[in-house]
Amino acid sequence: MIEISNVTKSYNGKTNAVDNINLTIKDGEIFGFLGHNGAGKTTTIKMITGILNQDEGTILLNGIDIKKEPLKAKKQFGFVPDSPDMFLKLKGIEYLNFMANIYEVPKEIRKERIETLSNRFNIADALGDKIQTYSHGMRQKIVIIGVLIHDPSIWILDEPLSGLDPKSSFILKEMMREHANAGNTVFFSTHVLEVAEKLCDRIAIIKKGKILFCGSLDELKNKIKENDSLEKIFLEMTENE
Ligand SMILES: Nc1ncnc2c1ncn2[C@@H]1O[C@H](COP(=O)(O)OP(=O)(O)OP(=O)(O)O)[C@@H](O)[C@H]1O
Repeated sequence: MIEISNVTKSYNGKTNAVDNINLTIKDGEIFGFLGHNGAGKTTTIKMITGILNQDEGTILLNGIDIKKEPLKAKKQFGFVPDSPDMFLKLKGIEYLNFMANIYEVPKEIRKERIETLSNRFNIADALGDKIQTYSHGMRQKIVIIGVLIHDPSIWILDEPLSGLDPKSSFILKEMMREHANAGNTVFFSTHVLEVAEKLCDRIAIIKKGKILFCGSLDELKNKIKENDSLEKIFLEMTENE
């Protein structure tokens, strides 16, 4: 579970990039975080993951305060950032072992997870190659596998489907659903409205740092008395505010 209470962040001390937001992402749900460029999605995700400190408010991950107990809180989640261009000099397998070492995943368990995940994402044959030789989609996949290697209960993904081929995108969506159905939390940001429409149990729409809406798609549709696509609703909601 992720609990965000009265969280505010300003970069310049004048305007708030995130403005007093409240969100609870429950166990067992896939939660989509939607907003236009500059709306405040990445800033929010950076605060949830402890990369940035909020100015005000609290963020709890499975009940643990990310600001007060960062190490303990960081063990609760796996974070897939929007740019997968990291550790390029390492071979895929070296990166995965590095991640497994950080999270102290026992040897037998990591071997099994690496095999299962790399086969599922069809990247097993490339694990001996350096990440710098990988395509964008392959880099995305290796980062996802690295994040999942310690089997975190909370998944946080920033624009996770961009760059993935349709098959890998399908597999990741399937894994997100399985993870949520097993009673875990999946939180991801997206611009791809159709993805949110198909995948999410609930969504939040953020604009200029404020939450415009939080709830299920049915609630959204009822609320604005529209039965059209989420894209239309989304555009209307963001334009009318
Ligand atoms: N490091 C920074 N320094 C100053 N301002 C920033 C910084 N990062 C973001 N901002 C500003 O904070 C606001 C929210 O940006 P943020 O990156 O959180 O939005 P976003 O919804 O993730 O957008 P995108 O979809 O483009 O990634 C924007 O006005 C942005 O210009």
